Amino acid sequence: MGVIEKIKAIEEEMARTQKNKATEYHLGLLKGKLARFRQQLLAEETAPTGGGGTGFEVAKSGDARVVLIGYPSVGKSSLLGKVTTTKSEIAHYAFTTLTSVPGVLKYQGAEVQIVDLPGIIYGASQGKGRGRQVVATARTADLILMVLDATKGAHQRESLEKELEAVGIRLNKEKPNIYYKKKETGGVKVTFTSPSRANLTEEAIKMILKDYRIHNADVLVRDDKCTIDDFIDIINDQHCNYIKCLYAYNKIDAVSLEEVDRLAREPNTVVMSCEKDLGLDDVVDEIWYQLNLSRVYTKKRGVKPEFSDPLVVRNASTIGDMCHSIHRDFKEKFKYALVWGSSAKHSPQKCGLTHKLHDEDVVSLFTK
Ligand SMILES: Nc1nc2c(ncn2[C@@H]2O[C@H](COP(=O)(O)OP(=O)(O)OP(=O)(O)O)[C@@H](O)[C@H]2O)c(=O)[nH]1
Repeated sequence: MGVIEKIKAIEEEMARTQKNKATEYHLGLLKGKLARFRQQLLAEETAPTGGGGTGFEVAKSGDARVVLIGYPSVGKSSLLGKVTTTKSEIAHYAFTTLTSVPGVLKYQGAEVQIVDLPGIIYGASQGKGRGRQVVATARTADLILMVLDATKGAHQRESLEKELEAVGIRLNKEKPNIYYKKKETGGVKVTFTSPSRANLTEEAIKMILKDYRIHNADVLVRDDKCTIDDFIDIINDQHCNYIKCLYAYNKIDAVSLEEVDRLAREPNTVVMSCEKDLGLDDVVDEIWYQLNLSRVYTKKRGVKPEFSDPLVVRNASTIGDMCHSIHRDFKEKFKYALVWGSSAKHSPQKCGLTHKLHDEDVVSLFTK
């Protein structure tokens, strides 16, 4: 029997076993076995000869990608089951999700891919288990949805944040406004546009660069709030990702109203109960809002717009950007556009490539 079968057998036995005082030890034993087999599986999959995590690498599809991160049993699978067209298995014990299950969230014609990662992120920074793979996938996200259990304390959020921080994922943070360029000659030149209000000094920058064995570089600090950490992020740019994060507290049915109220007031936070179907619409709206995308409907002359199949572009995109997303050469052929919707001064408005589009605008493109 292979490891996967063994795991399956234990899972089935656990699902059959009723949870009570008498079965406590037996269940504990099963859980122990399960954990061991899973570790074995993870070790196999992370080993260089193991062929990589099957079912783990998920091809990016749709208009944007949201990655779910959270501890086991916080309700990630339940959420996925509620808001996407893919159902994932739910069980009444920890460590259900072994492989990532992509689901598609349909938002008025736009398609957002939601990836549920194995609930194993801790230890990622030490390269433990599949944490590293989890992190690699998390890096590809347009938005991280951190699912938290409202009945648990603040430590779950803090430890996940710490773990992500340790692997170079910066949540809800802009890339520090520091210009940095390595050069061949000329020594290190440091300039501040205004005196630093943080701990970043010319001395500190030079010291760090020396430690990195960088002897020639131009540095321009454009923000007086930049810290040493920010500068280190900038020189390690290829390992740093600045990703938006939405915190979703699940299981609010199991805590007091006061607690729900307190959580809901935290920044970038939504509260929900997957079990009681509470707040799920708000979660979906907030995901869409945070992704910062607009739907643009194209319309052919004399025909009604195709409302079921929008073109999805970043907010504040121009008609030029839209043309580019249709085809990279389309701009060459562009003559003018007619725009209906909130970005148009009158309907329709004749516009050029620089016109900024709004969500749900309708556009007709005319070519030369
Ligand atoms: N009280 C309550 N329980 C919930 C809620 N949502 C999910 N649960 C329960 O929490 C447990 C775990 O749910 P899952 O959706 O499997 O959690 P998960 O985060 O996907 O777990 P892993 O797959 O282990 O990572 C199940 O027993 C659910 O019934 C909720 O809103 N309220």
